[in-house]
Amino acid sequence: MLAAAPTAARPAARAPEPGGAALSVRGLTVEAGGRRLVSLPALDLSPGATLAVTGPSGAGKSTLLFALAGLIPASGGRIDWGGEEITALRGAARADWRRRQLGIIFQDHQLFDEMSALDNAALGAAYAPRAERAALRDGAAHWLERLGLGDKLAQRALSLSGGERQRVSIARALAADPPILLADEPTASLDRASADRLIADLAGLAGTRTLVAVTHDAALVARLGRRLEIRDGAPAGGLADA
Ligand SMILES: Nc1ncnc2c1ncn2[C@@H]1O[C@H](COP(=O)(O)OP(=O)(O)OP(=O)(O)O)[C@@H](O)[C@H]1O
Repeated sequence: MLAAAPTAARPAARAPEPGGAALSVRGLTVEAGGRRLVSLPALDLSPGATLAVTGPSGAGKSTLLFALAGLIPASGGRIDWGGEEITALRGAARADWRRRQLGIIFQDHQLFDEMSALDNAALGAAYAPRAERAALRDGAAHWLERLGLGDKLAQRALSLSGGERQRVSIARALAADPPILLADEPTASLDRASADRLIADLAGLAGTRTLVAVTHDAALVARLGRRLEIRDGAPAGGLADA
């Protein structure tokens, strides 16, 4: 899918550039409802690294992912992305950091059914400064094209297949060209063939973005560089090569 030829009217494929942001986690704990949900003593990733977070249902994988995204507050410890301590950011500063640095692929896609594929993928433009909106929309169209949805930009999300909706959510995560990509079970709603194409796309981002993906999919785990297994909220063993 990455090799899909762009048409003359659409943005040309950009050559991937080395990139990504380093991750450093120290003494992270996340608590809710009187329970400790996550306890991660240390985790380090270099820029452009790819990591699979695996483990049984209810282990705390999504909670960890959302903490890394700054969407769930840490109860203790610190998370640094690209040398910036995101656990020290509050409110608007944290939202601004997310907008500039992070793309998130949610398990349930989080699309608006009545909006087109392009409007969904370019949703971030609604929150971006006026000067950045056109570039963000171009980025959304570029990724939809590259993910094989170039002929469905105007189609309402309601009428897209599960795999197509997943790809719209990926285009949205990548539209602003963020150095960090976080994905929660990105292949869960796809058939095997679509999942394999998506895995090739995600693996193709290695070196250009730092990717952390929560997944049960052994084929995805095998294509990412490292693996962290979580059990009962804590790492079971260290960071392994996938
Ligand atoms: N806000 C919350 N308050 C209390 N408990 C929570 C909260 N959020 C999550 N949990 C609990 O934390 C545990 C870990 O949930 P989480 O969704 O992170 O697991 P997971 O490993 O991603 O599971 P799955 O693979 O099934 O998606 C679960 O027992 C869940 O019920």
